Amino acid sequence: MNEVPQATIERLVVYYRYLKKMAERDLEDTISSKTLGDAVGTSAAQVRKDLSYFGEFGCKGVGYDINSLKKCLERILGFNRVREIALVGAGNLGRALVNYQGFKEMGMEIVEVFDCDIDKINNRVGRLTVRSVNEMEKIIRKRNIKTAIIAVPEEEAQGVASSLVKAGVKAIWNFAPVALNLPSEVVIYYEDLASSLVWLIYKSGHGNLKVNVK
Ligand SMILES: NC(=O)c1ccc[n+]([C@@H]2O[C@H](COP(=O)([O-])OP(=O)(O)OC[C@H]3O[C@@H](n4cnc5c(N)ncnc54)[C@H](O)[C@@H]3O)[C@@H](O)[C@H]2O)c1
Repeated sequence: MNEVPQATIERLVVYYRYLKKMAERDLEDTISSKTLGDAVGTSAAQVRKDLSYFGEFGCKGVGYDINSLKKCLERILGFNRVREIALVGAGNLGRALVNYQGFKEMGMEIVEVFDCDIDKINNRVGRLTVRSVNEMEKIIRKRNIKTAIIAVPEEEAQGVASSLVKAGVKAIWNFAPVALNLPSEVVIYYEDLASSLVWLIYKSGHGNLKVNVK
């Protein structure tokens, strides 16, 4: 299979959400690529191209069976099994992520929260009790957790990431604004809400600005 672009995976999630709503409404059995594209802000051709990475879907002239396509996307995206996730840093961002309910419907659940602050350890964040970062490696190894979120200050992120990898973590969603130096087999996704906002503002006001850098 060709390497699937990140943007395709992100769109599959959007298709999935829409199909889930359609399935819950239970008014139609099928959906065309045009209707699905229109509903999520992309073209019919893009929908077909995104799905083509994973095989053949739908019937010409009929469209896609809503429930079957939803089930296929669940399998492709791994929503049909629960992935346990550890979060490090029970601060403002960490607490918001733990309390966000939307991960669960996609088979992802934050099951452990770690922090180094003695005032936070043993306190609750949502339904979880914050554990000491000193116990992190042991607990992650024991629970066989492979995915983690880093929400600590930038100067702490590398140390935390190295400990996570030592404990067996293979995928890291990093919110700290710093590049991590980790073995190449570890997948890292750098999240930066500020850069998304900068992009938005740039596009809306200065999208055509040209600057000569000397
Ligand atoms: N990417 C984004 O879009 C985005 C958005 C908001 C915040 N951030 C980043 O996320 C991080 C957290 O932001 P915040 O506002 O929640 O900060 P915060 O200060 O509220 O929380 C940080 C938490 O990390 C804990 N901590 C510090 N060192 C630690 C260590 N070694 N091990 C375990 N826990 C440790 C602190 O005790 C604290 O509870 C920062 O790096 C910030 O820049 C990124």
